Amino acid sequence: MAGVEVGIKNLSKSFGSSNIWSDVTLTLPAGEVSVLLGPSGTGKSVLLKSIIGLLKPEKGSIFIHDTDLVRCSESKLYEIRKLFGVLFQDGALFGSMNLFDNIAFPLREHTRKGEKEISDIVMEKLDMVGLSGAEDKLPGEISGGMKKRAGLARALVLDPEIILVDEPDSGLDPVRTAYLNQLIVDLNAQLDATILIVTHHLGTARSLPDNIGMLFRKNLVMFGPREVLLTSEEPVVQQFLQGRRIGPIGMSEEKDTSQMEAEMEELKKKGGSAESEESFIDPQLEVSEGVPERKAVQRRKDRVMQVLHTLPPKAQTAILEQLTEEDQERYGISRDQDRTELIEITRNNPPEDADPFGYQAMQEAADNSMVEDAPAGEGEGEGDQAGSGDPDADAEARKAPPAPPESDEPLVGVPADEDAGGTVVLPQAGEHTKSEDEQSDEAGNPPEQQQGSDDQAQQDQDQQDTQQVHRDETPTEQFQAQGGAQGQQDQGQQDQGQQDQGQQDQGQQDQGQQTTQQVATAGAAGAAGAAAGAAAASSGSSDDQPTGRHHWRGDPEQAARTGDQGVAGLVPMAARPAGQQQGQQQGQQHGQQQGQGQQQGQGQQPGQQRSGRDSGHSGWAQPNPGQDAAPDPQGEAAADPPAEGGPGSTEQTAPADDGTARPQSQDTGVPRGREDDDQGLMGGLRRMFRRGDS
Ligand SMILES: Nc1ncnc2c1ncn2[C@@H]1O[C@H](COP(=O)(O)OP(=O)(O)OP(=O)(O)O)[C@@H](O)[C@H]1O
Repeated sequence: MAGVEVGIKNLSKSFGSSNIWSDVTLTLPAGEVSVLLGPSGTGKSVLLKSIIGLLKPEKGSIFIHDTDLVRCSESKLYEIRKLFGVLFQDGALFGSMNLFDNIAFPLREHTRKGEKEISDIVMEKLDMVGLSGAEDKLPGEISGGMKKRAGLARALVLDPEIILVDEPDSGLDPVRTAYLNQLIVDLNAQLDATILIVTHHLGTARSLPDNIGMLFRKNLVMFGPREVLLTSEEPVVQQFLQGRRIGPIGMSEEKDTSQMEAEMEELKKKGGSAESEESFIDPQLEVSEGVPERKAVQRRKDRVMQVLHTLPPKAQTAILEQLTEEDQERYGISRDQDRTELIEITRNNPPEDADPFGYQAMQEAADNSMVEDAPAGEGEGEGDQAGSGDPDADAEARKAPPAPPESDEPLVGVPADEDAGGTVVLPQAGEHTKSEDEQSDEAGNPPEQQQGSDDQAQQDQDQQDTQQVHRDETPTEQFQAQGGAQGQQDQGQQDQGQQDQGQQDQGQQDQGQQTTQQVATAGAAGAAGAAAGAAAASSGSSDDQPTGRHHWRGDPEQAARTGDQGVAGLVPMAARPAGQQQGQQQGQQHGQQQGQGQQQGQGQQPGQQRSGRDSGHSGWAQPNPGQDAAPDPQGEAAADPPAEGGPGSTEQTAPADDGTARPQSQDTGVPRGREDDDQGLMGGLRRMFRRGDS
């Protein structure tokens, strides 16, 4: 098992007339840990729910494998949901069930596994999260930290490839938070799952993720490698990371510009500076002893080094400073090397594959699909070199090196914006209140009314097919055109058919009891969104959309002014064409590190270059989760206080359908959750997902 990439493009979500966010574009790189920050109410949870298909954005795409969740059929959505594990804020445990039954719930609901197998899986997951021995306890009998870990165990029970975690640290003390973060890192190492965490916790944001994003004023202001956000000079980012009062974020989510300017002015008068605290980068959490190394680490380094030249100078420096000697050798550079010299070397050695994760290809596919649906003549941009309809011309266009400026190549999830240059474009402050009517707009319609007409369903399917074709063709053609049959689309290596997990239910545990209504309606969202998706698709190219993101890319004009060209992307030495490895001497510190010649296209083919990285993907092991797990026995489980108030427990056991007996519940005198409430939640959950085949 390995994580899968999640590609989000131009996503917009409103409830009635209340816009939550617009034009959100990012890629969660496969198998990496990403964190989403943002002031309260900016729609982080809404984004999580959209990613799993619980909420339907009215515009944009969410690609997983080759499927656009916004437009796909309901049955496809159900299938894709099997890839997910979700831990919601409160763990969303059923109060009337002990931990064993809570964790077993998805397996019983969504698979046809026997009780013996279920028991084995549950015990394994309990062990992974350090809760062995707590299986008989009711949620009311355990601490907040244990609840989070039980929720995590339930999120893991169907072996998800994508794990979404909403505020894992809310309500936890710093020590428990540290344990939970360590657990997430260790799980990432063991599962190689793609993980997205929503958090307000600065320690978590600084130490846990590979990538960080931030929502503010209805837009994604940033998303990319952790070093970029952690060294950002963007006021809203600095304010958030430093937990300051002064800055764009106000008590009611955001301040208006005049108030913010007045505050800054006041601060300056007092001799202070809003940027008074130096940004710093905490070391990233490493896996616990005995846990296999995170495969994401090397993949991320390779990816980040390839886009290094597009990052702001501070982030470049931070990344270069973190390189080990081994890394320097791998990328053919020296830390002590004069930076200007390094830039000179690398400028002439642009990345062979400027789209290492096929993100640009994905965007093109989505755009092309929209163009095809648009009336003739619409959406044909000048830059649309590939996709002309002439296969030969298209192959040539894809073969051609990226047109200057090279730095226009998108980063992880940061599309190039022709107008933004290297500047920060923050969205304007604005109200986004929501009336009850607007809310019921989203949640009030029974599923059958949201199904849409047959025509809409057909349109939905057609769109899906079109996109499928593009997704299938574009990256493959691109890689082959670049010189090798070895080039493979990363996502293509994931085999959905291998899933033997039944249907995932964690996504349904939607903020506890309050969400039953939401859950019940969200199940119909697949078809309901078809019309919206079709409308979005036919509205023309997404290039028309206003953007409000901060783009980290080299600005050639600024570079000309400052003389700082940025550091061009670096591919691992071993993966470079022989001509580059043996090229001109650059007098580097390490004798074996030959300079990077300027010749392109000699020796090793680009397709072969990819294979170096691809091997990282294709070689994703499928470790036996738990086998190498090393949850700290002195960790939360040990530290959590024992359940109190329990007079002699009368454990009941019931024979399972395969004859094994397992504990069903425990009467400890602690009030258990109301079964009525649980029934309501379960009803919603069952409507949401169908029983799986396995
Ligand atoms: N189902 C819904 N119907 C209508 N409005 C909703 C719904 N779900 C969320 N909202 C609104 O969307 C906005 C964003 O909510 P969300 O919970 O995503 O914020 P958040 O950034 O996660 O906040 P916090 O950090 O406080 O958890 C809020 O104004 C909320 O009221």
